[in-house]
Amino acid sequence: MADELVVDVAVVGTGPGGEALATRLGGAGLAVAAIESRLVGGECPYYACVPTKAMIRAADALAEARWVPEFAGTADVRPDWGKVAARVRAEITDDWNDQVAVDRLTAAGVQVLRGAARIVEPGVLAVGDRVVRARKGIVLNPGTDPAIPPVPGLADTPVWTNRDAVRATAVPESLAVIGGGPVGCEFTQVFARFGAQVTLLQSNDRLLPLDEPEASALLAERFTAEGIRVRTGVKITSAAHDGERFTLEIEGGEPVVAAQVLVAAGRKSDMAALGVGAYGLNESARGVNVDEHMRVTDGLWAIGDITGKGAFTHMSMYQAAIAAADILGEEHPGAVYRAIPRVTFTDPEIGSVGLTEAAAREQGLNVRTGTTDLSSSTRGFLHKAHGLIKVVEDADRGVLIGATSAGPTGGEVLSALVVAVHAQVPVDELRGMIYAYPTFHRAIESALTDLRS
Ligand SMILES: Cc1cc2nc3c(=O)[nH]c(=O)nc-3n(C[C@H](O)[C@H](O)[C@H](O)COP(=O)(O)OP(=O)(O)OC[C@H]3O[C@@H](n4cnc5c(N)ncnc54)[C@H](O)[C@@H]3O)c2cc1C
Ligand SMILES: NC(=O)c1ccc[n+]([C@@H]2O[C@H](COP(=O)([O-])OP(=O)(O)OC[C@H]3O[C@@H](n4cnc5c(N)ncnc54)[C@H](O)[C@@H]3O)[C@@H](O)[C@H]2O)c1
Repeated sequence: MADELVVDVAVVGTGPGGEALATRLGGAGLAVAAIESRLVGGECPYYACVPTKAMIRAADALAEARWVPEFAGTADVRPDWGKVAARVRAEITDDWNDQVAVDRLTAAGVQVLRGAARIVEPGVLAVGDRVVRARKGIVLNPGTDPAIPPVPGLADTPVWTNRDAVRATAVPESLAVIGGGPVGCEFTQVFARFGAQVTLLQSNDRLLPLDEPEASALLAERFTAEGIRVRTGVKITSAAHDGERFTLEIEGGEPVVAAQVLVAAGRKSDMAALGVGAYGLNESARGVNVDEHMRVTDGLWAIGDITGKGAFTHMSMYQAAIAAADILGEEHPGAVYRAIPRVTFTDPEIGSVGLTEAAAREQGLNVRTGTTDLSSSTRGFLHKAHGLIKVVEDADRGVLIGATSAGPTGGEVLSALVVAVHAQVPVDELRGMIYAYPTFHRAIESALTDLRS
């Protein structure tokens, strides 16, 4: 007979949200099992946000030092990837060891099970030859995996995904990056700043297509100035590897030959492997639908990337807090998604919140936009910085419904705009504020002054 464990709540996958939710429920006295097939904490601390931002910190230090001749004298800068790889391994990921996270969960009273969980019937999971029964229900937080696009030959070559790139111990002399979303753009600049000749291949006609076109153009311009070859609107027709080099054939263009290929072409999920059909859900869907309390159906909650509300750690954590309150029967506000912030940590950093101009127009809103170039602000002039602030207003209500802040610390400057969109602060009120001189965020005032139909 299979080994059986009975708990109140079973958490399938411990991404940032799953870990936080299990900790909260365990701390509240529920019997909780957290089931993880890879590393407790999920993609973010081991393969995504945290190691990549450590790499970016290092690449930005190099870029900043390269300003010395412009402003301050001379500097002898010699990039050493060994320092980055050592920090990512030892300080950031503990050599891809999650024992500290497991101990944290255990200390909160949570039982951690290793293995892939599959729903066999409502409230019942199989984990290897163990059966887990969850009296109150199951929370899904399985995240996503890197998708390899269906380019003939590509899957047979030793490409990197983000999971390999964060483990790189050397910088390839040349790198082709497939995909110009946040993952592709962040890695592109890191490896280029450490000396790789990078070609960025983007199928869409612009980088970061979910952001404002002005931000895409700014980034492409910066990448090109740094010696990165940016090719947008490309179709890769085949891929091959001869044991040493990759060759990517491009429709109507020159092939790209590189020592390494990094695939950053989006994510995939597997609802069939999770067994969501046991709840009558579509197993060929990319995720599951949740209500404002993160409920999928009776006794089933979902949080994180698979809810399709934004693949960000802050979303996973936000949803975790709501699901935990719901499970504990606590009074809580439902999820509100009007002010989802997102930051791509390139230089310039691209921060945005809420709706883009195009998305707002598609909704039929009476839209006004205002834009300002950061270089026309005093701080931008002082720093010789490139960037922009763009605000999108619902003119009928007189509130901002979206904004972009691109530039040095663009993600930090964004915070004021997130408050404005979230709290629906009237634009007249924002115009009446005092913005410190000479800050980057003072450019928000100029963008507001520029609002027009
Ligand atoms: C390169 C990269 C950089 C990123 N940078 C940022 C950033 O700077 N900021 C940001 O906010 N977001 C960033 N993201 C996105 C962020 O990593 C995810 O949104 C975040 O990890 C939340 O995901 P999640 O909670 O859905 O689950 P995940 O973090 O994906 O974790 C899910 C866990 O569930 C486990 N699992 C899956 N199926 C099962 C199963 N059947 N049984 C048991 N366990 C299972 C998996 O092994 C995994 O550990 C980045 C992503 C990438 C790829
Ligand atoms: N800083 C952050 O918050 C951060 C950083 C990285 C990732 N993320 C999240 O992780 C998720 C995954 O990011 P991502 O960049 O992998 O995915 P994405 O889906 O955002 O972008 C993938 C890009 O690849 C391109 N593409 C797809 N197939 C291609 C092909 N065959 N050839 C060339 N280009 C192709 C697409 O045009 C698309 O722009 C995103 O939802 C993002 O929000 C967040």
